[in-house]
Amino acid sequence: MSAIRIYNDSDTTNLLFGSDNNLSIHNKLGEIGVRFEQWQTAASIAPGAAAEDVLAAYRTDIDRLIAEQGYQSMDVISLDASHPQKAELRQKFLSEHTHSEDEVRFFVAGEGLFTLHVDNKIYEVLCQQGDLISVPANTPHWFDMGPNPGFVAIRLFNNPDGWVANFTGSDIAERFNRLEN
Ligand SMILES: CSCCC(=O)/C(O)=C/O
Ligand SMILES: [Fe+2]
Ligand code: NI
Repeated sequence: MSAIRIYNDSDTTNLLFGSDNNLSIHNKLGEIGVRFEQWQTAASIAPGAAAEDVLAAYRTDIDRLIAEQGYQSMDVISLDASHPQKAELRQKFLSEHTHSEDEVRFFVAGEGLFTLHVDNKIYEVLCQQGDLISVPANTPHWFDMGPNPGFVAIRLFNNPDGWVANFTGSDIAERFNRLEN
């Protein structure tokens, strides 16, 4: 089940709001300009699946998003707990960063924890299979796949170079929840 937890950025102990209802998550994130919705998924795709199989299974959805939003590139992250570089890959996204474009991610399988830092609040969003999340450009955030990752996500980019992150240098991510898996 997808879930949201909201805290003040200076108080990790006081939960301001929590829900595992998709409509509540959609509405809370909508208040800060974040798109969050559920899409149909193909049961045949599991963590570790090859990128070309994932892209082939979701060609229609991807083409629709490209036609709607004009994305210029895409890739697939597909990891299971046996991945030899799982610790390095986890670390790559664990510190607060921004992108100069919207961060559009479609969870084809598995789960991951996105944390957004907006207006002195922390929004922890547990994304699961079928969730599409789009975090606006320049929003500080981080992502935890957990010590034993299991997810497949399609990433869509507005620039031809793909993933480019600007790290804020803040250690705030160390004070909030990690994904346990
Ligand atoms: C869920 S896709 C991998 C994470 C990622 O691309 C990113 O930018 C996290 O902030
Ligand atoms: Fe990011
Ligand atoms: Ni709405």
